[in-house]
Amino acid sequence: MRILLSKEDMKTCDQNTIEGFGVPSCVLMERAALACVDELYRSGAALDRVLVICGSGNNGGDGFAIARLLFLDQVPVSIWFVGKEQSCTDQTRHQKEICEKYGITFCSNPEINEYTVIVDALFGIGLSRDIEGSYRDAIGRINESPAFVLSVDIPSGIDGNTGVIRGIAVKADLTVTFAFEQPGHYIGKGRACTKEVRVRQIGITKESLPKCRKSYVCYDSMDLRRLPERLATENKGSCGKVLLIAGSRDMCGAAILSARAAYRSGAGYVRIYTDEHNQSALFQSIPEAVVSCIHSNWKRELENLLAWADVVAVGPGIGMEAQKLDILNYVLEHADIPVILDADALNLVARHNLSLDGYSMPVAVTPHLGEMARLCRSTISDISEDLIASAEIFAKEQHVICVLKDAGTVVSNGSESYINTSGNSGMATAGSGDVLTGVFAGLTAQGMTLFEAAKLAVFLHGCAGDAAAQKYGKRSMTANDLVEGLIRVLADADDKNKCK
Ligand SMILES: NC(=O)C1=CN([C@@H]2O[C@H](COP(=O)(O)OP(=O)(O)OC[C@H]3O[C@@H](n4cnc5c(N)ncnc54)[C@H](O)[C@@H]3O)[C@@H](O)[C@H]2O)[C@@H](O)CC1
Ligand SMILES: Nc1ncnc2c1ncn2[C@@H]1O[C@H](COP(=O)(O)OP(=O)(O)O)[C@@H](O)[C@H]1O
Ligand SMILES: [K+]
Repeated sequence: MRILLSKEDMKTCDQNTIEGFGVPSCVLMERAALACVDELYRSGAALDRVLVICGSGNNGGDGFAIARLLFLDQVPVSIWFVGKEQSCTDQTRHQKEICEKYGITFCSNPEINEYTVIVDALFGIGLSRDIEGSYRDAIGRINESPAFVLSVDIPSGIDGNTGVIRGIAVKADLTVTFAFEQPGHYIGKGRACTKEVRVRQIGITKESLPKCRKSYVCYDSMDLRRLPERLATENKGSCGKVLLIAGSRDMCGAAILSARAAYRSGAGYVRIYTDEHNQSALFQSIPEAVVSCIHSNWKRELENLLAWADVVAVGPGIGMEAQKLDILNYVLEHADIPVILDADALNLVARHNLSLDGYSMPVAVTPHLGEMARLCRSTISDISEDLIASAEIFAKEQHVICVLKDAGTVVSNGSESYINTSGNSGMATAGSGDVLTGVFAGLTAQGMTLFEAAKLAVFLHGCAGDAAAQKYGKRSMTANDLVEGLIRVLADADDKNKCK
């Protein structure tokens, strides 16, 4: 697990290192520059002609130091200072003067296409408003250039807290950040602009973390150790029972994908409660699943099913008809097991203004941005302005776990937020969300709390997507390939976790 910091907390962390540990800020800057140069060499980019573009803040200071290090390594390098002399921080002015004294070339209107590498050191965590004027022009030119672009700390123009583009932003090939990542590297538009992140240590340790900070975490492959333990003595009853209320007359695929994913995540039993029309299709495509059909005495049926299950997931492909609303209301009012609401269950909640607050069992919602906008009576563009705040506020107000699905998914319990780093654009394919619901339910059935299961399911789902992309390619992979990816990722993890 890694900690991510807001830009304000990162600033405090820098300051605590400088003041509390006595590490001079020029030492931090030098180490930041050394790390960027090292990553540039490792990237394999052609260093025929390098242009370092500097702003007036300390991000620009890092840039001047990078230019000097490259110059001293005999790399052909020029500097384009786009900042304002009078706005320079003391450190940045000092770094600039060193470059001038070494005689490094400064240019004011470079022919951008002549460079093979551009280092973007315009703005880092100090970006505080929309980008205009000469800065806007410079970023526009960077984005038109065929050069390899390395962004220092964060692509200039991306807000470190929200991943929102402030007017315009650099599209980096590689981003080198220091000590801790920020949410903006992974969520919103920041994810695509950042592309690949390298986190380098420059002497800032956890001891410098602000005591009261916003709480953001992300997972990496080590976190697959959080998978529920599977003892040698386990039986199908002890591995968890998933009740999946999914599918409708014209929509059976969602139920199949969710059920497959729940089984492949390790659940002992998966029972699908669905419309009668789906029965034969479900038996054929997923023989392991137990199928119960919705009849006129559905209340009695549901009562028994809820008594049997360890978790219930409602929504994939259920449609919006009146009976489904009744079933949803019945689940909310009678379930005493964790409840996961997805897809049409969320649309029913939104359409009928149902409250999720006040129930004794834990409830989770897994909306994509469109569903979230409906739930919050808002718009996708408003939600996208601050994904973390949207998820946190909804989770807090409704007392639920909110899994706000996007390229960079956010999971929040109202006070702590998880930012997902795994996954890829190949997952933008119909049915991906149904697979996530299955994984989430599967992990919950095996005994994880809803919040822990949500975080791990989202991470695992992204890893499954990465495995599928490796085999089939991002363009061609389908939701079913995610289930295959899941098998590979879990087999690997079980092997490492020494699962009996
Ligand atoms: N504190 C330290 O010693 C360290 C700082 N480091 C670097 O310093 C960066 C942070 O430096 P700063 O806090 O100086 O911030 P930045 O360098 O990100 O920029 C802040 C400056 O840009 C101006 N500005 C903000 N938004 C603007 C906009 N839209 N248009 C025009 N001007 C705008 C601000 O008024 C301020 O002058 C980090 O991102 C990192 O690259 C690293 O060297 C590591 C150590
Ligand atoms: N570009 C992307 N990068 C990473 N993950 C993605 C991307 N696009 C979609 N996803 C993931 O795929 C899933 C899509 O869910 P959803 O929109 O509910 O699909 P569906 O309704 O078709 O099942 C979410 O978990 C989302 O996070
Ligand atoms: K930058």
